[in-house]
Amino acid sequence: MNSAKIIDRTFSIAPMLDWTDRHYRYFARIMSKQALLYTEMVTTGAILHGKGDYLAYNEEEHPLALQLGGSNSVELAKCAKIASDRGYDEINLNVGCPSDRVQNGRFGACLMAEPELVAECVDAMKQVVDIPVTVKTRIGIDDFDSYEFLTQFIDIVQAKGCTDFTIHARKAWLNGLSPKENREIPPLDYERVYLLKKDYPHLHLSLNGGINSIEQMKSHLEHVDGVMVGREAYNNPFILSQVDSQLCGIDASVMTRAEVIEQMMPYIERHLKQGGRLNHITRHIIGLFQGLPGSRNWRRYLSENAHKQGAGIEVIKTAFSKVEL
Ligand SMILES: Cc1cc2nc3c(=O)[nH]c(=O)nc-3n(C[C@H](O)[C@H](O)[C@H](O)COP(=O)(O)O)c2cc1C
Repeated sequence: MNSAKIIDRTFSIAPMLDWTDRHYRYFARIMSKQALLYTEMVTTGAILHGKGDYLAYNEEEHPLALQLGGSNSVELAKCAKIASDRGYDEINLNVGCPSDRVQNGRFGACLMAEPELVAECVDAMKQVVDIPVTVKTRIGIDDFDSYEFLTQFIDIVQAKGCTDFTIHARKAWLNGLSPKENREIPPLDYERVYLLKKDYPHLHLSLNGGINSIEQMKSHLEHVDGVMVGREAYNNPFILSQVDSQLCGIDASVMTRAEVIEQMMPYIERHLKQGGRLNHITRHIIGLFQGLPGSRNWRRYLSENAHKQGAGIEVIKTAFSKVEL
């Protein structure tokens, strides 16, 4: 079921292809009850014509937003309805991904140049669901990187009732840079997102890009409504254990890493019993001890053993015993 309570949008974990799958999301949820979790981008084609179930998730993951990739309003509306019926709490449209594959399908960041089409898509989805329909975008694309270009995009899309935007505070170069380079090379311009919030105080704006500490999150939250964190939440996941108390004002005690592992165990056992491989989960928890002296032993033991045929829960126990806390 869609969560009845209002979603806390102070902190979210970014959609990341191949990274924020349901195993990672389950793991993240153990450390933060408040974080809004995003799926990896799922294309309308995969949902409507694919063979697998691309919308499967664990109930514990709520609040959970589905990120859709597409630009056909009829197909997007169909997918939004399916997702809402499956209990997702939000639908997010990807207007930020610069990969070639995505551009060929005419969706992702290249849609920034077609704000009317984005507005039509948002409108079509909003017509068929009661949950929020939101947009994740960038501050610009290619040579269209003026503040006016960004505000024109926002104006046209908000006119169709979109009130929540996440802005990755760097533009995308659609030709010449790989998706990875497009997350690193174009410079971050936080001031532009702050200005957007000043000019559009009625919108809920989340800032994304390059955030890697709780202190930075707090500082951004003085200017915008929310922060979305991607790579740091994945590579150094234990940072999530501070989110509820430090950012969301929840009086929660911070759990230990040992407790996180303990809470993951029944989930991993269930996964193995259902025929799943251990490394499908361990790949996501490998950063848990990031920054601690024992981190290398943990990583190494998991990488060398979790992929082996028949690897079971004891691999995690042994890896943990090798960590010096
Ligand atoms: C491995 C990986 C996959 C990503 N996949 C998506 C995606 O599916 N949809 C999307 O909107 N952004 C995607 N992104 C971009 C992130 O959502 C985010 O905007 C970007 O990493 C900047 O945030 P960060 O500096 O906190 O990582 C991806 C990023 C990474 C590292």
